[in-house]
Amino acid sequence: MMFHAENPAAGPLKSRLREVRAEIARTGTYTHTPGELAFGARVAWRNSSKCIGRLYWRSLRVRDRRHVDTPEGVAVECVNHLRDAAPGRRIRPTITVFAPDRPGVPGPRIWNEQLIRYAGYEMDDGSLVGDPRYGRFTTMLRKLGWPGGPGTPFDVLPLAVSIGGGSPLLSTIPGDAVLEVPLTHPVYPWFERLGLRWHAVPAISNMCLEIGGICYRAAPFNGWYMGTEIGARNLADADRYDLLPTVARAMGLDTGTDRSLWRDYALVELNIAVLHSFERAGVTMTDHHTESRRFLTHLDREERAGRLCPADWSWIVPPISASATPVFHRYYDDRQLSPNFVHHRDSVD
Ligand code: HEM
Ligand SMILES: N=C(Nc1cccc(CNC[C@@H]2CCCN2)c1)c1cccs1
Repeated sequence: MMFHAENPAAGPLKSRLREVRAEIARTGTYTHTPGELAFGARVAWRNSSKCIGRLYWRSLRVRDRRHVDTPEGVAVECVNHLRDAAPGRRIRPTITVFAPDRPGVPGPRIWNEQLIRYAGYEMDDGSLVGDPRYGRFTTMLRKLGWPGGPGTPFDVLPLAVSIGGGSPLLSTIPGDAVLEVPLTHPVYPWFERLGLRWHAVPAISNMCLEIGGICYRAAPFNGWYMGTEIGARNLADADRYDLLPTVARAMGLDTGTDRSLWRDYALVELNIAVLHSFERAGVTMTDHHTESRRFLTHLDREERAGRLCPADWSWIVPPISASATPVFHRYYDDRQLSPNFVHHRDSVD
């Protein structure tokens, strides 16, 4: 009797395949068992070639919510996801899987890119308060009736959920479900006065979990942050919070010439502040040196297990101090494996 090589618990393969083929012939699709769904989600993470954090792929917690069939129910389960993923200050990699589309029965759609994102308020004078990446999304939500938050640069956006066509349900995430860290610097007292903060749980909600040809379009998943994502991209990119000139000026650097490397000094101090603040708050976060080492450990383990570990150098190598991390100094094989997490066909990034 043939058992699936990687997943002995799955039972005999031939009879399962016969069952699946019969279900597809009958209904045009098929339904994963809870075991297939959990293993498929873990292997999809293991196959995510842009992810540096895959060492712990076996520990992914899977919340099977395929029975939830109202937008209100989906919004409630997204909030429950955030509570489950960070019951305290420790963050646990978790995925919640909602129903896929079935012939004639569309599954839920989460319109947010991540469960927690900050609004970008486009003001009448052309300026923007908050995260510019979500300016258009925020304007769309306000046209759909969202009253907007207090108007700070860090107002958490509501969840937007729909099933089938039509406008989405907008649902505010309760504040006690949003773990946030105020940002301070270990040496510069003026840093706190910038009034910066960031949320602790990155939860991607706009990717499709593809397992055996089934696309779970609403399957939010979280890990924890690597500090550079906040310190080198979200707060530093010119088309995000664009804080390098602000930090450099406060440090008294010469921002008049690139050759003073003022951007580089500001980047490092911003990243030091992020790591220091999460450490002080006791909230899970990793640094890019530790995470690079862990990834190469993962790569080695996968090779020993006789598996190919796909990786995309341009995403694996951190956005600062690239060649100071071990992942920089080698090549990778970026083969597309399945199961995997993919961007929807119709969404353009
Ligand atoms: C546990 C801690 C984790 C860390 C530190 C981590 C770190 C990262 C980082 C830094 C990126 C690049 C993001 C960017 O540059 O915008 C990334 C990408 C990615 N991660 Fe992980 N990750 C973790 C867990 C997970 C989990 C649990 C999943 C899914 C179950 C996952 C799936 C992915 C995917 C699919 C991408 C590529 C996203 C895209 O193509 O846009 N990661 N990860
Ligand atoms: N630490 C994380 N970061 C992460 C992972 C995947 C995707 C993203 C968001 N990527 C899109 C941004 C926006 C432009 C370039 N990066 C962040 C995780 C998010 C969910 C699980 S781990």
